[in-house]
Amino acid sequence: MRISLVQMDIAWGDPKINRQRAEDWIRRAAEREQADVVVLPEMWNTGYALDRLEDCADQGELVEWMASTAARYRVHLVGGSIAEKKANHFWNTAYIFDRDGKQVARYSKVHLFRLMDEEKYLHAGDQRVSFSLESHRAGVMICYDIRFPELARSLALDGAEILFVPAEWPLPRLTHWRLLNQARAVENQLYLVACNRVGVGGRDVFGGHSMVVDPWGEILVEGGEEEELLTVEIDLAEVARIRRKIPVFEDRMPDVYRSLGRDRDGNKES
Ligand SMILES: NC(=O)CCC(=O)C(=O)O
Repeated sequence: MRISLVQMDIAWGDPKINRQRAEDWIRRAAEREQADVVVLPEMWNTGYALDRLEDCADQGELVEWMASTAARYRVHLVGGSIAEKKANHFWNTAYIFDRDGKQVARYSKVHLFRLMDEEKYLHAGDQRVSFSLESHRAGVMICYDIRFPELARSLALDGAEILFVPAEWPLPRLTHWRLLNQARAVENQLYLVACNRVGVGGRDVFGGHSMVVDPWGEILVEGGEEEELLTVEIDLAEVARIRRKIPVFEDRMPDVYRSLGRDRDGNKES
């Protein structure tokens, strides 16, 4: 499976420009890189122009555009996430389409990131989402979600062999970004495909370093801090091989973990 990550810059609150940029990258990924799967970053339509969402959040048009673009270029499109307005609220939502342009998943970010004011403007999702990708199971998380090992683990327990992570992760926390992506891949023995943006948005400089990590924790490809398209071929048979070698999923002790949050005498900690 060939995967292309679109490590793009994002124009502040300007979905029209961003859509044109995204289309150029998707075309390149499909035609030049022969990608099977193309991945965009988080909130790629607007960036973090949260105080302008009333004017620029998507109301369905971009979802249709992503569907037709996936079909036109015959790629699976992990359409990063977009800022959208639905049911009178704003959401940070990932959409995924197959090669026919059929929507196969929709995931609204569960963990909102206070340091970038998300909780002031956005509604949080309350469900994890996995989907099928060419006879494999995949999951999706958005940026800050990677700090929550429980979410990645529950997706792995749902059968995910590959996790997609669209992001807008700032440069000052690059060390966390690299560590967390590798940790989620190693502990769950799956491929982690993390697509970050670059450039400046509001007060933040975004770090790039998009990457694909294999189930052994090796970084197969990693971007720099400029715009670029990263393409890599992955072999999903590796997941089963690594899981046979170190059978983490067979060795789990869920009964022990359930008692977390209790003190030594078994009383619930406040
Ligand atoms: N867009 C985000 O969720 C950013 C998360 C982040 O920067 C972090 O440190 O976590």
